[in-house]
Amino acid sequence: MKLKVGLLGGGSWGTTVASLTAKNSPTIIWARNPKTVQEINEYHTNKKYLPNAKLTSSLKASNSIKETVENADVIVMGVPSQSLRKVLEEAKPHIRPWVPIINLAKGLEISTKMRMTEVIKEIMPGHPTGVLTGPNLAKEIHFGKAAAAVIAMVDNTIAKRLQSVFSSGLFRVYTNNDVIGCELGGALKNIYAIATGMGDGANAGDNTRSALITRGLAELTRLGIAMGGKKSTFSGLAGMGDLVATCSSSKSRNHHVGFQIGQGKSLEQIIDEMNEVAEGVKTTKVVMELAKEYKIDMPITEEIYKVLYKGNSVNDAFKGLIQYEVGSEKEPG
Ligand SMILES: NC(=O)C1=CN([C@@H]2O[C@H](COP(=O)(O)OP(=O)(O)OC[C@H]3O[C@@H](n4cnc5c(N)ncnc54)[C@H](O)[C@@H]3O)[C@@H](O)[C@H]2O)C=CC1
Ligand SMILES: O=C(CO)COP(=O)(O)O
Repeated sequence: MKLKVGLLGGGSWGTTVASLTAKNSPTIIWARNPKTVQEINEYHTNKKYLPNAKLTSSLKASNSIKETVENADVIVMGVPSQSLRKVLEEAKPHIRPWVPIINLAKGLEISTKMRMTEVIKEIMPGHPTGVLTGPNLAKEIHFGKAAAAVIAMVDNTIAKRLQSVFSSGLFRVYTNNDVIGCELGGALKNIYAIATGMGDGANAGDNTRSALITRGLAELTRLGIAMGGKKSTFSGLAGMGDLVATCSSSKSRNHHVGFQIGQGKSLEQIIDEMNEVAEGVKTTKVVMELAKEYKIDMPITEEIYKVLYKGNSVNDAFKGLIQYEVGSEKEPG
């Protein structure tokens, strides 16, 4: 039996994932903009977010949350982190009991510091929840480039069943039961993508980028483990894999934000000029609070926070980082 998919969110990643699942399963995508819905149904494109991409022709779009979720066997949340709660609350009355709910967003809720599957569990107790994550830049996947991802759920039987819904020849989906680690890997790497973007924008060099990625991995692993993630997850696709892809790609929106800051633009101006989300800007704020709460040293996050929110320059951040005492590789700093 083919599972029916209802996906909420018509941006670049939501549309990409819906186009992938439509190859395997009947899929409806909900977008709030009626023009997007019409464009997907009539022309099989979503040019605002995915210029030049052709979507799977069987993908159906809807303006109605009810129509999208009422018959779905799996719900996929494709809206940014700060909107997930509101959209899921709207969908809740129409979702059938026990249907799994899978998150695509890579961020933390700013008002509660919760991971997305925690938010889902709070709104929809009893539903199996999970996350699809990994090094998956939407714009590459659409043009038929191979990629690997992870579906993380506590229940391995459900994860295995969903593996075949999301997988296609060039999109290889592995399972993992460490939901906390996978979700934190995806959210935290965006901070370091801003950091490497800043370095690249300021022409700091390849060695600096590599140092930021490696020390970033150490930093996110420290917090991730303290919050309940498994060490091995952070060296897998959801951790190091996504960190490397995002930190070294000009296709990443978070890297783009950092790059523009490195070139001297203000955050306000950059955000104003973007029509897509860069989750790392808000995640940095939440992670600063979590670092204090869990008493974890996170020097890179702290310097990025000061640039984004305290008026520090990229040069201040660089100076701040090199002033840290260099100890053993296993220690902070
Ligand atoms: N684009 C990518 O390559 C990838 C993105 N992600 C994650 O997926 C999540 C979604 O990102 P994208 O689709 O890329 O973002 P996007 O910026 O391309 O699109 C976001 C979409 O959500 C919609 N939206 C925002 N708030 C809404 C609300 N309150 N109600 C209804 N719709 C709302 C917007 O209208 C837009 O269609 C983010 O958390 C991102 O980190 C994850 C993997 C890859
Ligand atoms: O998560 C992503 C790739 O795995 C997308 O990163 P950006 O949101 O920075 O574009």
